[in-house]
Amino acid sequence: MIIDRLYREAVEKSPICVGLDTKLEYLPKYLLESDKSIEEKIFEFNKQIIDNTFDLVACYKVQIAFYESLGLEGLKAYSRTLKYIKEKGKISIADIKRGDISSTAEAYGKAHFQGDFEADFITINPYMGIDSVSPYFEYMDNEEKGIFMLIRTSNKGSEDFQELLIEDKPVFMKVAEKANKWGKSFIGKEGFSSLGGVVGLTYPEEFLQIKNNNPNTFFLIPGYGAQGGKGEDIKEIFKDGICGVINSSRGIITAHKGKTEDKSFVNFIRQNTLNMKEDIENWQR
Ligand SMILES: O=C(O)c1cc(=O)[nH]c(=O)n1[C@@H]1O[C@H](COP(=O)(O)O)[C@@H](O)[C@H]1O
Repeated sequence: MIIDRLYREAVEKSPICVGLDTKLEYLPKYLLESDKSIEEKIFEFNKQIIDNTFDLVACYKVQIAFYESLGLEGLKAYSRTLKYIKEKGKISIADIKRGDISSTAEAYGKAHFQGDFEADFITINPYMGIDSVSPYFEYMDNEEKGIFMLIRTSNKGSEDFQELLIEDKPVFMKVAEKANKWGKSFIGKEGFSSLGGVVGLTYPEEFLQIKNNNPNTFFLIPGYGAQGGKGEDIKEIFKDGICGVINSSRGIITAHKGKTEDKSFVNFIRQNTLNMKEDIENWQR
């Protein structure tokens, strides 16, 4: 099962998920000012990052908005990036945060679990309820795919709705209960479900509460680095072992900014990945 593969990658390499939230302004000048097309430039930047980090990390998360914002060339680079991740034997998470229902969700499944934009995992917003989540189950049963549904997001505005109380419990705990329940049919050999949850590292105490109630949920954990999350914040959460992958996007892919504009940019990216690995490992023990 895909979740078993992700878990093993996290244990064997590190629980790092590199976020390929690629913007043109992140490209070093040698690439940005070359006569390549936008598609080529964006893909080349991602490829260099993947080639120089794949031995250190569990997976890559590709946030589709950055590619959509560059139009069709951006989407071609998105598609090629997903294919390249697969070619390298690595796992991809398509951060698409889809939230529609029934036949539309079925179309999203087709769009992102097969064809040009095929990924191993996608992110889902479950606000519309079970019919915004269940259309993906057939891919989890049959095609070795998985989803991460938003439970407690890393941003400040997550307090607006996710903290509201229902029957004395915050909404995010109610959503976590659903993730636990809906995920029961997809539990792999390692004890984790292919229906995972997104919980930000920026609220470590609440994360611990969620984790203790969801023993089979594997987490996608954003918020490290640029949003202030640190290795220390994972200490209690990973106390009994790895139960998720920690994403860093800007913290890794902009490591070279202000330092170099040539091909050596990847050295800075690799170094920041190594620093993050060390920071997490220090608190894992
Ligand atoms: O689903 C996500 O990945 C996500 C959920 C969340 O609660 N917070 C969050 O920041 N993200 C994503 O994680 C990435 C964080 O990027 P950095 O802050 O640059 O590391 C972005 O792609 C966000 O869209």
